Amino acid sequence: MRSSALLKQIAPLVSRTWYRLSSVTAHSELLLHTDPVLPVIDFSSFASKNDTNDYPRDIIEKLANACEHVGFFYAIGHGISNELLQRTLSVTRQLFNLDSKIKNQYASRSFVNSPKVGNLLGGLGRGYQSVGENVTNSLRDRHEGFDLYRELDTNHPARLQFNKKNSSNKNLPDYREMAIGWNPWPKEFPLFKETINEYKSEMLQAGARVMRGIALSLNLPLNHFESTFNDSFWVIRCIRYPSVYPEDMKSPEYGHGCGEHADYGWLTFVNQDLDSRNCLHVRTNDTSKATYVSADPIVVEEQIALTCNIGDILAFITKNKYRSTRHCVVNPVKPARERVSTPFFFEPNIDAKLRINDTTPECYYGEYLINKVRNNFNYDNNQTQ
Ligand SMILES: O=C(O)CCC(=O)C(=O)O
Ligand SMILES: [Fe+2]
Repeated sequence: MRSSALLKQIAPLVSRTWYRLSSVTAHSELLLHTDPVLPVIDFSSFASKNDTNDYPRDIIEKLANACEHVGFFYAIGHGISNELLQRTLSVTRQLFNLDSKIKNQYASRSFVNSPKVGNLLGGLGRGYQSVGENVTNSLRDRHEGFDLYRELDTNHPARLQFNKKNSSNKNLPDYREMAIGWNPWPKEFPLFKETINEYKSEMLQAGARVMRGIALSLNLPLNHFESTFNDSFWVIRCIRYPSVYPEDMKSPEYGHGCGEHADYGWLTFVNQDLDSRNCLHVRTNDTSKATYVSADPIVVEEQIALTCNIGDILAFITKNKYRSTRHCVVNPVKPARERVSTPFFFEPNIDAKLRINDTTPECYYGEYLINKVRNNFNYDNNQTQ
C-alpha cells in the first residue's frame, strides 16, 4: 500500500481500541497530534520460539493491520525493563557530554577508507558523528550520533570469507567493509560499552518476539524467520538532538534533527527520552502537503513502550504488503531540553538470504546494507563542530 493511503486508513481506525483519538495542533507546516495515535501491540505471547499453535488471534490481526496500514506501532510486552531503557539513555547523554576532543578521537569519518587508524580499530559507519555530518535529502541533519554495529568474532564465517586470500575474489558479495569492522568504544567511558552491550542483548530478544509475531501475521509459522535473524547484524544509533530556537530552524544548509526517510532495514525500535514531545514525526500521506502524527513516548501499565517501525527490506520481501513509513525527527524547541534516543535496528544476519516464498522477491542483506551505509554521509563537503 502506498503512503497516500495511510491517512485514509487512520481515520476509520481511531475509534478502535488501538488508536486514541488525538487532538491536532498546527505547528509550522506540520500537523501534529499531541497524543499518541499509533497502535499498541502486546508481544508477550511470542517470547518463546517453541510453536504452540495457540496464539491470540486478535493481537496477530492487530499487528497485521498495523504493518499493512501504518508501518509503525508501539510495542509492549517486549521484555525490557524500564530501568535498562532509562539507563541506556542516561549513558548516551553522558557520552555526548564528553569533551569534543575525546568524541572526535572515535569519529566514524576517520574509518571511511580504513578500518584501522593508528592503534584504534573501527569500521565503516561506526563511531562518532558530529552535528551536520549525517545528510538526508541533501540537507545536514541537526544531530550528533554514535553508531555501533554487530562485531563479528575473528573466526566468524562471514569475516573469514574476507581474509587476504579471498579479498580479491570478485564473486564475493561486497559487504566486506561492514563485516570486518569493530566498534571504536571510547576507553574514557567504559560504562558506555557495558550498558550498550546489555541493551543490545535485551533488544535482540525483543526483536525476536516482534519478528515471531510478524511471521504469524503473514500466516507463516512462528519461527519462519528465526534462521535469518539468529545471528542478527544489529545496529544501534545513539543520538543527541540539540534543542534550538524557532528562528534557527529554517536554514539553507541544515534540515531537521533527522530528515525525512524510511528505515532501510528490517525492524526499528526507538527508545527515546520520556519527556520528548512532538519530535518523532510519522508521515501519514505522500501528497505534496505532508502531514504527520507524532510518535511521542508512551507508558502502558507502568511499562515504557518501544516505538517500532517496519523497514524497507521487510516491505520489499512482502511486496509492499507491509509498509515502510517515512518519518523524521524535529529538534526540540527551547526551552525544552535536548533529546536523546537510542534506536535499535533489528537486522537479519549479514549473510542472510531473505525470502518469504517462491512468489515473493529475494534480497541478500549484506549487499543491500553496504550500499545504504555508503550513501548516508557527505564526506566531500565535511564540516565538524
Ligand atoms: O531518534 C529517533 O527517534 C529516530 C531516529 C531515526 O529515525 C533513525 O535513526 O532512523
Ligand atoms: Fe528512522
